[in-house]
Amino acid sequence: MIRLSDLKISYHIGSRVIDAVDGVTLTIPDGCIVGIAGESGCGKSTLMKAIYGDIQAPMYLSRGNIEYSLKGADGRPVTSASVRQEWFKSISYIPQSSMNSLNPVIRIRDQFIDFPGTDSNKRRVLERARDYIGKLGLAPETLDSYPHQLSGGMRQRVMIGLATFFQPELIIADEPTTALDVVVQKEILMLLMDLQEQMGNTILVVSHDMGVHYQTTHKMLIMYAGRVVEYGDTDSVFADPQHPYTRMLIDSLPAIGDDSMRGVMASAAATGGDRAFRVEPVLVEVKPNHFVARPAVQNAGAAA
Ligand SMILES: Nc1ncnc2c1ncn2[C@@H]1O[C@H](COP(=O)(O)OP(=O)(O)OP(=O)(O)O)[C@@H](O)[C@H]1O
Repeated sequence: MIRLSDLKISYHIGSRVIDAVDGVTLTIPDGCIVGIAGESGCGKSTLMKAIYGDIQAPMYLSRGNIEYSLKGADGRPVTSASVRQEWFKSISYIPQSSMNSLNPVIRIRDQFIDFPGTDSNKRRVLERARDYIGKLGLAPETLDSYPHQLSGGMRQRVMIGLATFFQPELIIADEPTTALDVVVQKEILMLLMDLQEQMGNTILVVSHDMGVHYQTTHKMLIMYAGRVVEYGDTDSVFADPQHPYTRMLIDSLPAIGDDSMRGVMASAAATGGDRAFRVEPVLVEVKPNHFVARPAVQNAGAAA
C-alpha cells in the first residue's frame, strides 16, 4: 500500500514556482496495476518520481507525505527517507524513453551485475539473469550484446528485465511503450501483466493510451492540472466516468469505423474545457472504490 497525503510537489525556476502536483490524497492498495492518465504537463511524471523518492532540485516537496507498506531488503519498513536505498530492490522505475537509458558502451550482462559484490556472487546473478531473460522472450546471447545491437523492443524488454529482476514490490513504468510499434507495445504490456500476476506486486503505469489502460489496469487515476480528478476501479471508471475530463479521455478512444476526432472535439467543447476540468483536491467516494473530485470553486479573477 502507498498512502499519499496532501502531496504537493513543486519546481523552483528562477523566481517562479510551478506546483506540478497539488494536494493529492489517496491510497494505492497492494498487488494491483494502476494506470495514470492525463494531458501532457498535468504532473504524472512528477508524481511518479515523488513516489520513487527521486526528488531533486529544481523539484521539491512543498507539503504532505508519502507512506509505504513496503519492506526494505533489510526487512525494515520503507519510509520516504529510506526509499532511495531500495531502488532496483523493493522499488524500481522504468523511465520515459527507458530503452535509450541503457549505457551504450556496456554489455547487457554487465548492466545486470552493476552492483558491489564478489566475483562468485556476480557469476551466480549472471546465471540467474540468463535464465530470467529467457522468460522475457530474449535469447541468452542477448546478455553478450551492446544496446545498439538490439532492437527498440528488445532494449525495452532488457529494461523491464533489469527493473523486475529482483522482484520489487513496486514497479513504476512511465510510458513504457512509447516509441514502439503497436505489436511490440502489446507484447511489452502483456509481459508486464504476466510479471505482475506472477509476482503479485504493484505496478503504476503512466500512459496516454486509454486503450492500453482499459486492457491492462485494475485501477485508473486521472490527473488534470496537478490534481487527481478521478480514481477508481478501471471497470467502474470506464463504464461510468464521473468527471468531464475522464469522459473526454474515454470518448477519445476510437471505435472501429470511427473516421475522425469529432467525438473528442465535440465533447471538449461541450464540457467547457479547462474551467470545467479544474477540481478541488479532495476526492469524494461516489461508488465503492470510485472517487471523484468536486469542481474547483472559481474565484472572481479566474471567472472574469
Ligand atoms: N525539471 C523541471 N523543471 C521545471 N519544471 C518542470 C520540470 N519537470 C516538469 N516540470 C513542470 O511540471 C509540470 C508537470 O510536468 P510532468 O513532467 O510531471 O508532467 P507529465 O504529466 O508527466 O507530462 P508528459 O505527459 O508530457 O510527460 C509541467 O508544467 C512541467 O513543465
